[in-house]
Amino acid sequence: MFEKSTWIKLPRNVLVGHGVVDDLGTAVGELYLTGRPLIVTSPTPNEIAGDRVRAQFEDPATAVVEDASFEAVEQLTATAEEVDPGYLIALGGGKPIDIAKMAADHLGVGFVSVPTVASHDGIVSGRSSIPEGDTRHSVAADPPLAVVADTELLAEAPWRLTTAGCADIISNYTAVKDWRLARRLRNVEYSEYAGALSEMTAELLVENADMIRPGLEESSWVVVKALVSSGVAMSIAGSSRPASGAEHLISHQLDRIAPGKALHGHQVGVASIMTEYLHSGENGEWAAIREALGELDAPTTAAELGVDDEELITALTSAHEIRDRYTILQGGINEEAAIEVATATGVI
Ligand SMILES: NC(=O)C1=CN([C@@H]2O[C@H](COP(=O)(O)OP(=O)(O)OC[C@H]3O[C@@H](n4cnc5c(N)ncnc54)[C@H](OP(=O)(O)O)[C@@H]3O)[C@@H](O)[C@H]2O)C=CC1
Ligand SMILES: O=C(CO)COP(=O)(O)O
Ligand SMILES: [Zn+2]
Repeated sequence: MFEKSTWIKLPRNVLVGHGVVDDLGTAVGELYLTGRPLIVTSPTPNEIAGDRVRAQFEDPATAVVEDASFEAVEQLTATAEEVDPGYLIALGGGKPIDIAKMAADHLGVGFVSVPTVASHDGIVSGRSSIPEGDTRHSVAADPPLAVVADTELLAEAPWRLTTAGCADIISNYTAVKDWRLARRLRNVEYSEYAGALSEMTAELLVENADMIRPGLEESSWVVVKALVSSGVAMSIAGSSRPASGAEHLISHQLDRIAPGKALHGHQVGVASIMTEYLHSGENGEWAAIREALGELDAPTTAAELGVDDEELITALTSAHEIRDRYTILQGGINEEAAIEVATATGVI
């Protein structure tokens, strides 16, 4: 018996390729948007591609955001009320894209995502992740109307940001395991399509790992397609479940306990090695996850994250407290067991 309707919101156009930042105007034209654009960016992407973007529009306005915060969303909303844009263009990494995503939602306008780094799947998803004090809010918003990902720009971005994007995708393996566990034990709503797409995305990325090397445009292509696919899985699910399980809870805790030490993708990758061990034991797939991360130059230990062993153990033992999301960590893991899993997997 179907009691609910399903509303799947997806980007309408996804343009990936060499130099496509110069086709942004055409891609926007295809969306039949009206009014002037407000370009939301941060200093480095503005420097790298701001002029190329502005050159394609009549009378564009630009807002440069320095940090990801609710104040930044408010400030941007106030700027937008003065500018009266027809739509927003988010140019940059997760910071300007998250801010634009939330502001677009508040303003009731659409936005187009132009990622200049492939650092995590938030660049295409319908979720913003905004820090506030020592907590992090994962807020639902509409996904971009279009994604224009220039593989030339992405290939020139710092390699560690790309490896973080890869690790965010690899963490889909354990996110889906947590989601299935929650279905079995708590009867949470589960989508076979979203779960399968998310897993397949991680598998394809790992299969193509030898193609993913610094400075190679083909690498950016593979990674950005995986990020789009992961974003689509979240859109189908109507939640971040296909791409965010216990490994994300641990990473969110690390953001509180050891802020600014490591990138989101790198944290979820290392956490994924441990949650896989918790799911499947010593003969499970945790070593394969560790190997795949290592092959992609992503960290596999607390030390490589720049995080103290104690900080990692505290994040593990407290991760279950931060969100009402059933995972393998439901009810918590005690310190002794946390040290055991972190040691057995070589994370500490
Ligand atoms: N929505 C979601 O699901 C998720 C959102 N997030 C959020 O995303 C943010 C982190 O994402 P991230 O992408 O790392 O954030 P940033 O937007 O901060 O980008 C990372 C760094 O790369 C710089 N940069 C951007 N493009 C280029 C380029 N082409 N070449 C060289 N440098 C470049 C930025 O410069 P500058 O400092 O000038 O901006 C910044 O220093 C956080 O705010 C986090 O909360 C994280 C995970 C998931
Ligand atoms: O990072 C995400 C998926 O990769 C989003 O997850 P959250 O919903 O936990 O913020
Ligand atoms: Zn993530």
